[in-house]
Amino acid sequence: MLPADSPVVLAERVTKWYGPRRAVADVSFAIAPGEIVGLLGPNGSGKSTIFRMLTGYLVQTSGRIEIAGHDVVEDSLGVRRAISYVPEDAPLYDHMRVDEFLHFMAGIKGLHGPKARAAIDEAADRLDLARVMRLTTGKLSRGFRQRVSIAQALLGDPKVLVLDEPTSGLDPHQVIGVRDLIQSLAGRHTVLLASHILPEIEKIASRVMILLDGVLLTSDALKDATQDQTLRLSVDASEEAVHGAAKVVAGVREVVADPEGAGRFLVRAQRRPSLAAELVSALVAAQIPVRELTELRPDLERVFLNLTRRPEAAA
Ligand SMILES: Nc1ncnc2c1ncn2[C@@H]1O[C@H](COP(=O)(O)OP(=O)(O)OP(=O)(O)O)[C@@H](O)[C@H]1O
Repeated sequence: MLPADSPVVLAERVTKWYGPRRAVADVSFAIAPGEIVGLLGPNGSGKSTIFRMLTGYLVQTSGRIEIAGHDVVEDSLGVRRAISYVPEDAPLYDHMRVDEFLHFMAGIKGLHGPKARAAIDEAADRLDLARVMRLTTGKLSRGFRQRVSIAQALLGDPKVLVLDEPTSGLDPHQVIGVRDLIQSLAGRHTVLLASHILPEIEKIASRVMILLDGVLLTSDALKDATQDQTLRLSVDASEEAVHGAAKVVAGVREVVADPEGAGRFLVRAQRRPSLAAELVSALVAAQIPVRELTELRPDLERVFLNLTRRPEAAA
C-alpha cells in the first residue's frame, strides 16, 4: 500500500529513442493523487510517446516509470489495472452497439457477470449514455464517441486516466461537456491529458507541463506564470512619461503600450503585494493621474511562447 502522499504517476529520467530518433529526452515528473495535469506541446513534441510509455504500450529506452507504485516494466499487470488510456480518435468497433462494446471492454479488463454489469451501469450513468446504449457506435456523434471512449476507460475504476487530445474535433458545446466531465472525474481519478491547444488546457488542468522536442521545459507553467505580474494602467500621459515614472518602482521589468487602446499601458513586474500601491504613488508623484489600474490574469501564453521559442526564431 502506498503512503497517501506518494505520487500516483512517477517518471524518472525517461528517454525514448525510435531507432536513431530521440522522441523523449530525460523527462522526470511526479503527479499526486487527484490532480488534473495538462501536458502541452506542439505536434511531434513527444506527448503520445510519453502516454504510451506510462500505460505500458511502449517500453522506455531508459529511465523508470511507476504507476500507483507499480513499475511499468516489472509489473505491467499492476500498471494496467491502475491506469486507463483514451487515445485520440480511439477505435470503437463501429459495428457493435454501445452496451456490447462496453461489455466487450469490461471482459478485456477482467470484469465479468454482475461485476461487469455494475461497472457498465455506473460508467454509463456518469457519462450520461442511457439514450445511446442500444445504438451502434458507428452512428454516434463525435461527442458521444468521446464519451463512450471515456466510459470504457472508467471500467475497473482506474486510479489514473490518460486522455490524448480529449476535445479534438468536437464542437463548442461538446467541448464544454467533455471539459465539465473531466473536471468531475478529478478527486476520484488522477487525470493526465494532452493538448496542443493552450486555452483549452488552461481551462481544464490544475497544473500544466510543457514539452518541446521531447524535453520537459517546465512541470508547472502556471506557477511560472504567476511569478510575474502584469498590471493594466489607464492614464492620460505619453508612454515615455509612464515609463519614466514606473521604472523607479522596484521589480518593474517593462512598460508597453496596450494594443487594446490609447492611454492604456501594460506594466510587467516581479510579483509583490505592494506593487500596485507603489506604482500609483510613483505615477501620482510624476503628476500622472491614474484612471484605472487592473491586474491581468497570469499569462500562460507568454510563458509558453517564451519557453517554446526555438533558437532560430529567437535570433
Ligand atoms: N513509431 C514511431 N517510429 C518512429 N518515430 C516516431 C514513432 N512515433 C512517433 N515518432 C516520432 O517521435 C516524435 C514524437 O511523436 P509523438 O507522437 O509522441 O508526439 P506528439 O506530441 O504526441 O504529437 P501530436 O500532437 O502530433 O500527436 C515525433 O517526431 C514523431 O515523428
